Amino acid sequence: MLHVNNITFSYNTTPVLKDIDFTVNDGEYLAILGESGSGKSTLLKIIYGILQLDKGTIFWDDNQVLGPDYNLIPGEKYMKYLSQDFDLMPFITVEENVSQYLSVFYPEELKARTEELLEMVEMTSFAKTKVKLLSGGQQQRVALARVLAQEPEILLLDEPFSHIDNFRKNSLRRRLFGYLKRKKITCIVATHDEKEVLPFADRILVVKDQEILANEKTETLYNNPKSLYVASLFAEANLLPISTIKEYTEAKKDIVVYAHEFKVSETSGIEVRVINSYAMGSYYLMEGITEDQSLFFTDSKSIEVGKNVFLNVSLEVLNKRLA
Ligand SMILES: Nc1ncnc2c1ncn2[C@@H]1O[C@H](COP(=O)(O)OP(=O)(O)OP(=O)(O)O)[C@@H](O)[C@H]1O
Repeated sequence: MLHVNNITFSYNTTPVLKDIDFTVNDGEYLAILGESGSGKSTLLKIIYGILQLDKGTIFWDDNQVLGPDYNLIPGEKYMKYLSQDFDLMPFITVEENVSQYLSVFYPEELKARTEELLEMVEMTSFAKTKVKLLSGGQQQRVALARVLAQEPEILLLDEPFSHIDNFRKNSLRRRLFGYLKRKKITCIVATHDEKEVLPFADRILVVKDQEILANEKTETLYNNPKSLYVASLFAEANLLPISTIKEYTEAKKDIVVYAHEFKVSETSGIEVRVINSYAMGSYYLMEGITEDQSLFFTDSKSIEVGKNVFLNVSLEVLNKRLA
């Protein structure tokens, strides 16, 4: 189990992270979400032990992670970190990069394991290619295989699919997160992409303004985001003021409504005039304005710009948010 105990860190005088406190269970996948600059990468680097804490401690079971002041060579044996710059050996082949940390005393095992990992990241056909000849996305896939070859107990990934095309991303995510669960590897991923969080992460940590804004099970946080900031990390969302919803419910606070939770009606509800319509593939995202705010909603059909329609929120959604 990972224990991050009340840590504070600053690069210069102002803290980037303040009094951060959480745990990660064995085999759990924790996603770190937050806007750009909120400190996600910094938090991973601290956990890996390459930045020196101002305050607090970090433990993996009984092992304390000591920072660079105490550890000349950063990194712990049981932990691997995949940063945004992949740390590959450019002049040797893909399979040599992946097998570099495997034992040469068991050549059969080394071969089988290298093949398994290359298959997992869909790079088998590039096994004999020198890394310097690969694209950014291909290099990122090799880097993933390389950190996994080292059989970490805990894996820290910083935007692991940032260079990978959509065509591959979905299958790669399923393979990777399936593999980590099967092998019971604890994993912490810093990301902007809800698609690698919602279907796979056990828990989400949201960081904002140096602090933890939320630390909850994925489904709980998605279903009941306490703020527009949190909801917007998952999907297009709106903050409906009490003044707008008090006709429908006994609400005592503004509530967050995802754009897809509005139902469009021709006759009653919150009246909006459509000012923008965006084709999103399987649905349309529309922006409408009331007298005093703009609201995003979706529908299976495009609604003409300039047209007035009415938006409704189901009681189920209202009750969920007001709970
Ligand atoms: N080496 C550094 N020296 C000084 N300040 C830094 C350094 N690295 C990051 N920062 C600052 O620390 C804050 C957090 O940066 P960090 O890279 O951890 O954010 P992030 O949430 O990972 O962002 P992104 O999503 O854009 O990768 C930012 O304000 C950034 O400017």
